[in-house]
Amino acid sequence: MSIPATGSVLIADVRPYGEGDPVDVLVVDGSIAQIGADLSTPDAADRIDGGGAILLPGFVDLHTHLREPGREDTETIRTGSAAAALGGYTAVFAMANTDPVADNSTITDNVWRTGRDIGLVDVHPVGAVTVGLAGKQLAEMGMMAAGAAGVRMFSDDGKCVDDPLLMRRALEYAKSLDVLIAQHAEEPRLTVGAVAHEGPTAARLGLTGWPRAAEESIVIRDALLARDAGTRVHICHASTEGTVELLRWAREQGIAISAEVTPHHLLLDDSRLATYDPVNKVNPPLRETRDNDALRRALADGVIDCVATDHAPHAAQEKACEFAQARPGMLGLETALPIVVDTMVNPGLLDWRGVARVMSERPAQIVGIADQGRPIEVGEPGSLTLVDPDRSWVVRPDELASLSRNTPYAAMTMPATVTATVLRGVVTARDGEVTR
Ligand SMILES: NC(=O)N[C@@H](CC(=O)O)C(=O)O
Ligand SMILES: [Zn+2]
Ligand SMILES: [Zn+2]
Repeated sequence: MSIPATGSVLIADVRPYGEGDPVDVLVVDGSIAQIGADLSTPDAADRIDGGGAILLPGFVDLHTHLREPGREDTETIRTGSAAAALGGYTAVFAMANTDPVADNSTITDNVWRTGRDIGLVDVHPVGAVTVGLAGKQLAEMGMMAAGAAGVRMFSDDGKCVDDPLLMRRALEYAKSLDVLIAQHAEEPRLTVGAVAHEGPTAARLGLTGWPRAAEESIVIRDALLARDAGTRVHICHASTEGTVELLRWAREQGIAISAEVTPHHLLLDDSRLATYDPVNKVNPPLRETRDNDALRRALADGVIDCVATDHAPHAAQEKACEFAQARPGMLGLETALPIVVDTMVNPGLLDWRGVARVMSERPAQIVGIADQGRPIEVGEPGSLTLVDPDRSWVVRPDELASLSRNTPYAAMTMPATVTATVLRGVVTARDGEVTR
């Protein structure tokens, strides 16, 4: 195993967590060496002029689809890494629903090595819980955890581990390995043929509904299974008001349940479906305003731990068809931060410390990676993100680094910009371009 690249950079004129007067932050050989006024740039160190930008710990995405191996026409580890670096991410967790499925250490180690060689972001492969995502037989989680990638998170995302006995066994196995199971909470018997949130909009548009109970029944079931197994469980893409209430109850019981929310479930609702544009089709579906409101409040008060993108690239032909036939999923990496600013920071629900918590610190803690989501202090890793909170930009799908174009935000104005990303002292993105 070779050591990941480290570098040295002086990041001048930035405000850590958006607090206090601007300072300079010097990163030497991958770690923060000095924080102070008017530091000089050492020889061989890169330099970034922050221009008063906000400095945050590099973002960690617990939920990314990179499509390699198998669908390199829609995203590769390289293009997905570029999208991540441009979005301010220094680590991403690449879901296992590739082709072939990442259910063995040959694949998970390959994904990890490919990501490391590209060097734009730490690519942590997620291992499948069941062989082939088929929901019948547990995958060799121990082998994947013991491999070069050191897999720490397992998920059948895209599919729910719906058999309660198998989920129970998976949680017990995960406990002995000290790894995390992330559940795509969707009771499949309640979503047969479903393409949109079950409610007045789907009824009016003639679309088959995906009821809130399909998510909530699995959330509460898995909370109880985690309780009995004495272990933890993570809920992917929480999307309903009821899920928030169940998470709150489970936490009160002392159950070790964590949850993420996507930027699109914070911002968008099912009124967008009126055009029948499949760009708005996603799993779980866009829901109603009251769900958006409940998810925002839950993220602010910590009942939902973190933001995860569920970046899900799809080819044009998989979206240029009838709504019911289109693939579910939307891009997320390059637009996540500005949507969190729009839905959480600007309305006063989160300050920049809170943004660091939900986009970096909590996700790193949930999955247990020690070198990400750290405080901006001397001796800590130099994996950092610069944000200009006042520089707006317009989303042009053709200008995104992702290989796919399925963003629901085309032509929308984003209120803030990630201006640079630094991974262990190596500048990975700067002014909208990746550096390698
Ligand atoms: N979110 C989606 O709508 N799609 C994801 C799978 C998933 O996250 O369930 C995908 O892989 O395309
Ligand atoms: Zn999912
Ligand atoms: Zn997903």
